[in-house]
This record gives sequence, C-alpha cells and structure tokens, in this order.
Amino acid sequence: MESIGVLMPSPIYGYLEQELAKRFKLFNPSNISEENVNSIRAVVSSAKISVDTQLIESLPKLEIVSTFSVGYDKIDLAKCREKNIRVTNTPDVLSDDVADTAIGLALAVLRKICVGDQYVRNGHWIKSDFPLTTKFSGKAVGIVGLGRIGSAIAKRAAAFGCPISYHSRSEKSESGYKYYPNILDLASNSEVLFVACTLNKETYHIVNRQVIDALGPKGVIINIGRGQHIDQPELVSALSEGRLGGAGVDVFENEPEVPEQLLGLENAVLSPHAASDTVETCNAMADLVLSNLEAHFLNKPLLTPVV
Ligand SMILES: O=CC(=O)O
Repeated sequence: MESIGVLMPSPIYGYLEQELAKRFKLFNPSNISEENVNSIRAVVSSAKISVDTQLIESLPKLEIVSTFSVGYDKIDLAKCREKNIRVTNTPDVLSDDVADTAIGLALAVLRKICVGDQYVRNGHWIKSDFPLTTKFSGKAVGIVGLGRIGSAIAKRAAAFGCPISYHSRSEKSESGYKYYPNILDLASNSEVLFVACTLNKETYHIVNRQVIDALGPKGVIINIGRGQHIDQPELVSALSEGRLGGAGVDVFENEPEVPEQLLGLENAVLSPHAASDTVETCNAMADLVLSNLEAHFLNKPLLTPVV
C-alpha cells in the first residue's frame, strides 16, 4: 500500500502519523503538489479538520475519508455520498473516556473542585474554611442523546444513585430510563443535563434560552458534544446572571476561542475539547483509522462506516 497517497490536512496525533507514514505515502499541505494530487486516495481528518466541498473537489481520486473522531459534523457527507466516497469514524473506543470526562465535569462544577484547588493554592484556606458545595450523588440526570456516549454517561450516573431520563429522536425502551420526547420537559425534570448527541441540523442550538431557563438557577449543563449544540451567548449570560447554576464545558462554538466572559465565571468549568484525549484512547482511535483504511484498500468491509 506504500504507493497509495493519504492526505492529513493538518497534524493530528504523532502515533497515527508515524503509522500512516509506514504504510502509505503520507502527504500534508506542505508536500502536496499538482503532480502528486492524483495519487491521493484517502484523507485522514479529525474533529478539528474540515473536509468540505472545496477539499473534496480538489482531490479527484479521493475514495475514503477516515476521521480520527466519533463526530463527523466537519465532513460534507452529502458531497461524499454524491461522489461515492466512503467515510469512517472512531466510535466505541472513546466512549469510556468521554463519559468519564462528563462525570468529572459534573463533579467539578457541583463540588467546586477547581475553585477549591485555587482556594488552597492562593492561601485562602488558612484564613477561612471553604464554603459548602452541592451534592452530585442522587441528582436527577437528564441526557440529551442516548447513543453510545450518552449510555456510558447514564451507566456511570446510575452508579452515583442518580435517576436517569433522556431525550433523543426516538424512545429506547430497552434502556429502562425515562424518555422525554421534548427536550424542554427533560430540562424541567433534570438537575444536571448532559449533552451527548450528534451534531446535525436538528440538534444545532438544541440547548437554547428556553432549555436553560427550564433547568433554572440550580441546574447544571455538561457539554461533551459539540459547542454548536448550545447557544453559547445564552449560556454565558445565564451563568453570569445566575439563571443557570453551573456548566462544565469541553466544547465551544468557535474553538479554540472561548468567550472572555466565561473565563471569569467561577460556576463554569472549562476543558479544551479533550474528553477523549488519553494516550490509551488516542492509540485505539489511531488503530481504528488505520484498520479502516487498510480494509478499504484490501476491498474488505469497513470496520466503522458512516457512509
Ligand atoms: O470530539 C471528538 C470526537 O468527535 O471524537
């Protein structure tokens, strides 16, 4: 497969790059030219790399886009379908880490773990005790999107004694959790709302002002999905006005830009879109990207096809 050209539009992960370079002819924007563009048959992308019409059209021999991410919202799927370009992602292998991060953010927000850390480091503890925080165990948990990641969050939250409800396109009665066909009803009946659905036209800004207000001043939102799931200016104003109790945010609308106002809010815990970023999981994601590419070029079934 050494003669097959694979384009990585920007750096993703060292191990993945090394392994791709061993197996394929690896290109990046600095070594791609008009002569070799026709040898490129695959693009390796990520949650941060856009595979838009322009990129797809510029690669006439493109056969497959393999993204190092579970989300594929940055890939123009319609264009890929139109041109018979296959698309793969990396589901399952990252669900545990993302769910762990979601629970970690909920604990950090409610138990003020980051604020407490600063309290100790800045010497305030010597002067006075840290104010009481809020319990997570037993809180009513709402999950938006009961897919692989949402289910992994539910399993963990259930172990904390939290009653679980969810909203998704369709009811998953086998889950045994309470289903709300309307996200507003879910928010009204939840104390901690986890956003874990796929980003698409229907879920863009699924958490809007009404949903935030339904959660209320004691409510907490945890977003490990995509920044675009939440109307970010509404989130920031609700947090700063105390209309929402807190938020744990791993993803932002215009990453890596983060609204200045959010940086100053103690009731928000911020994370740099890193929910799946452990060595173990990134290696497993890289292996899945490689296996999908190898399967494609050996005419075998793709392991995790999207298109
Ligand atoms: O955001 C990360 C992913 O989609 O895997």
